[in-house]
Amino acid sequence: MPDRTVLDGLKGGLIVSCQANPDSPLRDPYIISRLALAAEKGGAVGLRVQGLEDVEAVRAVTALPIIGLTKTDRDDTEVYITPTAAEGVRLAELGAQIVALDATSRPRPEALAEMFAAIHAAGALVMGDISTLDEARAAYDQGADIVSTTLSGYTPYSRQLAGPDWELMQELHGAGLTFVAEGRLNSPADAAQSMQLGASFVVVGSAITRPDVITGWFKQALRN
Ligand SMILES: CC(=O)N[C@H](C=O)[C@@H](O)[C@H](O)[C@H](O)COP(=O)(O)O
Repeated sequence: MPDRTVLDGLKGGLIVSCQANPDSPLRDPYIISRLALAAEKGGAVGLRVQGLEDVEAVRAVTALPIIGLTKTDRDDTEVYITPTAAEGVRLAELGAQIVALDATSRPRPEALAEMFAAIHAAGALVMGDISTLDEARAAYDQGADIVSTTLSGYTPYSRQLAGPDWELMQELHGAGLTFVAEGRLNSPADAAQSMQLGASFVVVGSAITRPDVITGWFKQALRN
């Protein structure tokens, strides 16, 4: 059975997402493991890591809690964050204490409740990546341990914003639901604001670990 105290250790802290897209020059498990160590040195209390190879490489160099996920493109669904229980179970076996998966209401290959049960049986907690308040409620009803605002802006029916979805955070807090703030938190001020709005902890990715993306922000600013 999963260790629920992991979530207590993350409370109020910064989780750094260490991911590189397939076309990134940083797309290498060794490089991801070094990004993870740099995040740890900077004070991250946990890491969010994509892909079996990267989870294995990061687990080998740090004892920090890992939120593991896969990104799998499938023809039969729009859902790509850990779409199957088998992937979730494998992530748990490789040392992810928490498995993140798409918990949106979109059609999916496998039922959420069954995925949650399989991942729990493998010893990991489940983070439901959601895009709306209703999806957060449904995720908790079906057994999620925590939900994250990861997918706001990435489902066609959620708010499409350039920045963080503050309104969703307010809704979650207002409904008394524990939540993680994630998605387009592109500055320390955004991270702090998320905590003000009641987040349990925050996940920051691009602004810390994607220099190609950050370079684009600066380049764009110079054009204005
Ligand atoms: C939508 C989706 O697929 N999000 C992914 C989930 O793991 C990652 O690509 C993001 O980098 C992560 O959520 C952190 O967000 P940001 O990089 O904006 O700080």
